[in-house]
Amino acid sequence: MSYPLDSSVLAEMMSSMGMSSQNPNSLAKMASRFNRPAGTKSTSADDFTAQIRLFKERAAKDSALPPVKVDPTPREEILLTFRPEAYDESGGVRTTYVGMKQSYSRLPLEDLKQINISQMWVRKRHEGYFLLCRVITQPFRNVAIGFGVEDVEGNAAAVYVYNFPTLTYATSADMDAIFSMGTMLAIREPTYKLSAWGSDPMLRVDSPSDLVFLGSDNSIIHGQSWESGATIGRSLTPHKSAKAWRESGAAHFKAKRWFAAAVCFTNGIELDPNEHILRLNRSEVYMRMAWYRSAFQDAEKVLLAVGDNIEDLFFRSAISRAAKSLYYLGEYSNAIEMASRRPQDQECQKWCIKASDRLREQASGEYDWNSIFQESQTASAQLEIAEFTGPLQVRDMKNVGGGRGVFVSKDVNAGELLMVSKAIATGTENRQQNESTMFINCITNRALTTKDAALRSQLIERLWEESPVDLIIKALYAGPDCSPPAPYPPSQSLENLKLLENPLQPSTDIDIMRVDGACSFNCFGLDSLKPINTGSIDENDPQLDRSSGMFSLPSMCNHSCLPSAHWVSFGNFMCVRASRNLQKDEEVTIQYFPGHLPFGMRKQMALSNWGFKCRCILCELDKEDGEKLCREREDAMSRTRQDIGVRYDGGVMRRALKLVEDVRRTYSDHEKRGQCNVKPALFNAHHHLARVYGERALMEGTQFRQSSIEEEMKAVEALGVVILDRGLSGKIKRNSSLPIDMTQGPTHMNDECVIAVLHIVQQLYALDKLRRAELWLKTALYLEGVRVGGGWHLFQTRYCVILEELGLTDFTRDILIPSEPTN
Ligand SMILES: C[S@@+](CC[C@H](N)C(=O)[O-])C[C@H]1O[C@@H](n2cnc3c(N)ncnc32)[C@H](O)[C@@H]1O
Repeated sequence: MSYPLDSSVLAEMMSSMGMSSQNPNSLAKMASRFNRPAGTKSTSADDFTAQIRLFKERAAKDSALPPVKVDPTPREEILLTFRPEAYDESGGVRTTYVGMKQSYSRLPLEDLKQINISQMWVRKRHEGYFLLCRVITQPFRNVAIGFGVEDVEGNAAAVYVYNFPTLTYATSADMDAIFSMGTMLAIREPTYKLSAWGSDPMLRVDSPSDLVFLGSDNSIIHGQSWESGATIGRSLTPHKSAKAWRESGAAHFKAKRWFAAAVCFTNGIELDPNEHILRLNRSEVYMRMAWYRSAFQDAEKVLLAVGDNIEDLFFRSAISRAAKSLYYLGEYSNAIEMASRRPQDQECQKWCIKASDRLREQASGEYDWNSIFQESQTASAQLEIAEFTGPLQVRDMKNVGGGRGVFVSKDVNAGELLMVSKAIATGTENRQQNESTMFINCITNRALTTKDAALRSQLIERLWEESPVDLIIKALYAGPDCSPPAPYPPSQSLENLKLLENPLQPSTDIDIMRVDGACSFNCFGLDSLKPINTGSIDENDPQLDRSSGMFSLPSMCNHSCLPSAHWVSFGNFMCVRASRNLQKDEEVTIQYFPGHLPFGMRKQMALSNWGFKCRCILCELDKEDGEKLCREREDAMSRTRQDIGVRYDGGVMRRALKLVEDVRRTYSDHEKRGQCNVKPALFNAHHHLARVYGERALMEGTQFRQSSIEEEMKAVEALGVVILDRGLSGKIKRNSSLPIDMTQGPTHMNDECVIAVLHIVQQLYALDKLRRAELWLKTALYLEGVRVGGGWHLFQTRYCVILEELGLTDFTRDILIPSEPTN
């Protein structure tokens, strides 16, 4: 649920301060003082929580009140409210609440009876009815799109449409093309309610699919007698010819107003269904909007109409558009078949080659990871790789929200690729946007980050166009307040799915509450893998992806702080690999948040963000250690940071040694400890001590190199790596194999683990233990491969800066021969 400007909470605050909350502008200004978007300094967490609580209490109180009859707002007042100069579109912070309980209409218009404003009750959803109305003011966008309407009796009302696809940052030109004055609408099962800032009633449309745009030939309009006259002054006079619509569409296209362009081309098609250029243009627009199913549908219709005349210009364009849309839909064989209809055409050849590459990736699970990595480095990169599913099954399981988990259907080795999954929707932080809306999620009681809010908008766009996405959303866990998820994978065949006929009419009824639930419990932060640098992270680096994504199969995986699989993201793709050897029927768990975070923080994140208590072995052990030791561990860890980058001296050494002892002490030796040796904080302490020894070695001699190596070995052991040969001199125990147990895998892995191993290599290399250095270098490559994959090529790309710093560039080039497969 959301409010046009701000909640009643602000209205209440204002009245308690003796201020008028009647005026939307002053309310917006007030909102900007109290509510700030994610990322800016805000009122305290307590104030924030109190504000949400107050909002929920008021909403609950309001919904417990009976519906009332109120007089319709006088028409003049509506006209005054929506006069263009009444609104300041320049910015300010607006607040909107999402994730509240709400309904949406599932009944087709034909099954509903007409109702007028005078018959409507405030605080009531008018089930079984629709309101026929027409737009009488210019539309205005705030959090919602607002405009005035009148019904056939001449009564007026303010309408606020939330969540309308593609219009989150719409300009007046966008909105005018869609909600221009005179537009006829039917609002299915309308809800009439009191505005947050006063007693004025308004019509609130939360699910944009409740809105039906009525063309002039719609039978509902015929025979209606409008109290205020048959026509009203229109802001846009509808064109009379397909050609004129085509020109308007082209102007919107040029200005990148895709949705408005699609609406114009559609109007033209309605006037002249045989105007192929309009369909081809619309197909192109749909492609820009990533509405590939609709883009294909248009191209296919042109193909059917023009026949197999390969010289025909329309045929040529239609084939390449159809092939391209099939390619982006992931229907690679169909794309090849389509493109093969014009084998000599260069564009078609391109789609054939690309689709063949994708088919190969899909079948083999082998990818050119190095190129993929390079491509993923541009901000919010949308990669072109195929999805892949390894030996996995989704099965029912007890004691987890949603009741399902992912399992391996055969034995797999550590590092084996389990899935490559493309995001259904992504959201990226938009720092250019000079306006901001704070979305408060009433499910998690937190403000949505701007990237999560963007993801939510994109998901609604996807749902609008593609009913298969609707099936996935229905099959995702959406929290305890939504109906249980449908079985996964969705079973309905694509053949029976509804397709978009008109961009203004969605292919499915949109359940906004489920969208919010699904987003709350199934969002992944997509921080693409980056090259490893030793320097600090530049927060303003445009390369730093600030994206989130929603996925299908990965959303079936449950969390463990000590997971059986690692995941990384490349642009909009998520890749999951086994973190250790897994036996058939073992569960595939992943980390929703880093397992090296302090216990208290992990516990809180699991509960407040995903609504569960983690019972993984790491959490059980931390629980057994108790709050006091966990806190001491945290305190000790914060001390590591004070000596980072400080030049070596005796004090640094003493503190580093003490740190190891202090942290070790916080891992008590109880019975359960035998089940798991992972001690993330100890990794940091040993790793830090190793670096201090490394610096000491530079000044005081090679014996400290040995100590540095020993400390790094202890560090990686604290992450679950089992070392089989810790020798530094003499005979190598297992001359041809790595010095670690490759079946165990580091179940607790990040880039730091590989860096620690590279420090071992550096010291061995400096000690001239070249064979051992070689085996440890291969260990670093192996560990990287377990989580990231990609073989030596990607390894060199990611680690080249650090290899240079450690003086290992040439050594690495000599040792790591490009021989391993890049799966
Ligand atoms: C992304 S879904 C995971 C799949 C989910 N189990 C399902 O059936 O759809 C996230 C939800 O799964 C549940 N979940 C995930 N990990 C869990 C765990 N370790 N213990 C209990 N519930 C868990 C929580 O309810 C969480 O909100």
